Amino acid sequence: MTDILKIALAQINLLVGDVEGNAERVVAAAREARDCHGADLVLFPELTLTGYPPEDLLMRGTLLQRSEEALKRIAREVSGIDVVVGLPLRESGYLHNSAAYLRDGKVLARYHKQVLPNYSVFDEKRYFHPGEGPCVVEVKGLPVALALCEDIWVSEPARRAQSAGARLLLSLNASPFHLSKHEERLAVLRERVHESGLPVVYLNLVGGQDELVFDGHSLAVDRDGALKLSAPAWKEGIYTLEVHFDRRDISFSGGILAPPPSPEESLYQALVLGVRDYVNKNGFSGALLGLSGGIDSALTLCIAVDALGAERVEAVMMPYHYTAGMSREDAAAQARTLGVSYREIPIAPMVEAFMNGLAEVLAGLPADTTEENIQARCRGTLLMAISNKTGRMLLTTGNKSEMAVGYATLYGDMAGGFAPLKDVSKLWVYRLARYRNTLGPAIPERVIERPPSAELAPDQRDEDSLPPYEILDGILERFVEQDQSFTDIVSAGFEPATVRRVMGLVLRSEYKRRQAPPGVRVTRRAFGKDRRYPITSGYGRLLS
Ligand SMILES: Nc1ncnc2c1ncn2[C@@H]1O[C@H](COP(=O)(O)OP(=O)(O)OC[C@H]2O[C@@H]([n+]3cccc(C(=O)O)c3)[C@H](O)[C@@H]2O)[C@@H](O)[C@H]1O
Ligand SMILES: Nc1ncnc2c1ncn2[C@@H]1O[C@H](COP(=O)(O)OP(=O)(O)OP(=O)(O)O)[C@@H](O)[C@H]1O
Ligand SMILES: NC(=O)CC[C@H](N)C(=O)O
Repeated sequence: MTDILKIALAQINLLVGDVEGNAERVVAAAREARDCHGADLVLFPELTLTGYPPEDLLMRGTLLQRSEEALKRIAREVSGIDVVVGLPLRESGYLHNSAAYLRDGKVLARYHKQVLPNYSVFDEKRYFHPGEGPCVVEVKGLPVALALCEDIWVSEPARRAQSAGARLLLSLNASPFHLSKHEERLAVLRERVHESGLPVVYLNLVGGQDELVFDGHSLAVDRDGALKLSAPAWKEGIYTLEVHFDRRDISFSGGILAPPPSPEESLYQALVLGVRDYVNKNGFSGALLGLSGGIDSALTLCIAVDALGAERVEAVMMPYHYTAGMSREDAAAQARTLGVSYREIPIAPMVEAFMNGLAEVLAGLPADTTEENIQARCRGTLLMAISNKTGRMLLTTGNKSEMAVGYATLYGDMAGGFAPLKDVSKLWVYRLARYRNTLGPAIPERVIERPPSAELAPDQRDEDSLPPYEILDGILERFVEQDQSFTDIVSAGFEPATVRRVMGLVLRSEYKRRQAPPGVRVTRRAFGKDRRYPITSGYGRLLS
C-alpha cells in the first residue's frame, strides 16, 4: 500500500537576532501549512530562530537562552503538524548549529550539523562544534534524516543517513546567492542523490542580511535525479510536496516548478531584495541618492524604487560648472518617469567657500584631484544632511570596477550607508540598466549610451584615467574573482603594463574599501568578508 506524506517548505524571511519575532513567524507559518495546505510536516531554514548568520551574537548567552525559550513556545503553540526548526543548541559544553524535530509539543530529536563551512563568507568553526552522526526520525512510517546546509555539499552525511536506515533527506539551508549558485546547488543535490540513493527535499532561506542575500529557490530532487519542486526565487511562500512511498518505492508529486529566472533577472532581484531588507530591517523611512545623469546612479535609483516604492525614495541633482546640460535633463527626466521626489542643489557656492578657505594651501599649485574631491565631498555632505533630517538612508552608487581600483572619493561619493552596486562590475551595470528598461520606461537611453564621466573636471571621461571597461573588467574578474596571477592574465591576452597598473591599483585601494559601506554580494568573490587583504603590505612592490 502506498502512503502519502505531505511536506511544507516554509521559504520565509527572518530577522537576525529577533528570536521572538522569528518564533512568531514559525508559529504562523506552521499553522498555515497545517490548516491551508494540509501538510504533515513543515521545514524551516537553517538557524531559523536566530536568523543567519548571527555572527558574534552567538557569543551572548542570552541569545541561546532566548532560542531555547522560543523552541518551547513553538512546541506549546503548534500541534497537529511536525515542525523542524533550526537553532543553536549547547550540549555537553559544546555549541552546535542544530535542528530540532518537534511533534505534539515535544522535541522528538535533535540534530547537529556535521560539516561546518569555514571559507568564503562562512565562519562557522569560530562558533560551532561539529555533530557526529545522522538523525533519523519516522514520520507516518517513513524514516527521514535531517541535514543542515553544508552537510549536503559533501558525501559523508548523506551516506551515514542512508546507512542509518533513512529513505529521504530533509535539508534545511541558509545558502547565500551568487550568480549561477542555483545551478551549482542542483548539481550538488543530484550528485548526493546519485551517491546515496536518497531523494532530497531542500529548503532555503529568503531575504537580505547585510552583505548576504538569500534567494530561496527551494528544490526537491527525486531518486532518479529529476527536479520535482523548484520554488520561486526571491519570494516568501509555503510550498508543498507530496511524498508517495511504500516498502520499496518513493516518489514526489505536486511540487511547484517555477520558471528559472534569467541571469539579469536574478541579479537585479538580488539587488532589489538586498536593498529592501537592509533599509527596512534597519528601520529607515526610505532612501536617497545623488542623481548625476550617469549610469551608476540611474541604475541605483531604479533598484531603490523597485525595492521601496517611489514615495520612499528621493533623488538630488547637485550641479557644478562641469555638469553637462544633458546630465541635468536626464536626471530630471528619470526622476519624473519613476515618480520620485527630485530637487536640485547647486554646489558652486560651497565649493567656492572651501576654495577660499584653502586659498593659502592651494596657492601656486596646479589643480588636481584635490579640487575634484572637494566637489564630491560637498555632495556627500549635503546628502548626509538630508539623510540626517529625513531619516532616509543614503545609498552610495559606486560599482565593483570603481571600488576595485579606488576610483571614488573618500567621504565624498563614498559617503552613505549601503552600496547596492558594490559587487556589480561596470559591464554588468550596463546589462542591468538595459534589462530594467525592458520592464518599462526607467532610464533615459542617452544615460546608457553616453561615455562614462565623473564630471569633476572639464570634458573628463573615465577612460582618461582608467582602461576601457571591457579591458578593466576582464582583468579584474581574473585577478579579484579568480585569483589569477599576473602571468595568467597576460597569457589571456591583456597588455602587461595595463595588467600591472590595474593589479597595483587594486592592491593600493584596500584602505578605501575598508571604509566603504557594505553592499549586496552577487558574485562568488565580493569585497568584504569574502576577500580580506591587508591594507599595509609590501606585496605589490614586485609589480612596479
Ligand atoms: N593606505 C592608506 N591608508 C589610509 N589612508 C590613505 C591611504 N592611502 C591614501 N590615503 C588617504 O586617502 C587620500 C586619497 O583618497 P581620496 O581623498 O578619496 O582621493 P583620491 O583617491 O586621490 O582621488 C579620488 C579619485 O577618484 C576619482 N573619482 C572620484 C569621484 C567619483 C568618481 C567616479 O567616477 O565615480 C571618481 C577621482 O577622479 C580620483 O581619481 C589620501 O590623500 C590620503 O589622505
Ligand atoms: N551632479 C551631480 N548631482 C548629483 N549627484 C552627483 C553628481 N555628480 C556626482 N554625483 C554623485 O556621485 C556619484 C559618483 O559620480 P559619477 O559621476 O562618477 O557616477 P555616475 O554619474 O553615477 O556614473 P558614471 O560613473 O557612469 O558617470 C554619482 O553616482 C552620484 O551619486
Ligand atoms: N550555511 C551553509 O552551510 C552554507 C554553505 C553552502 N555551501 C552554501 O552556500 O550553500
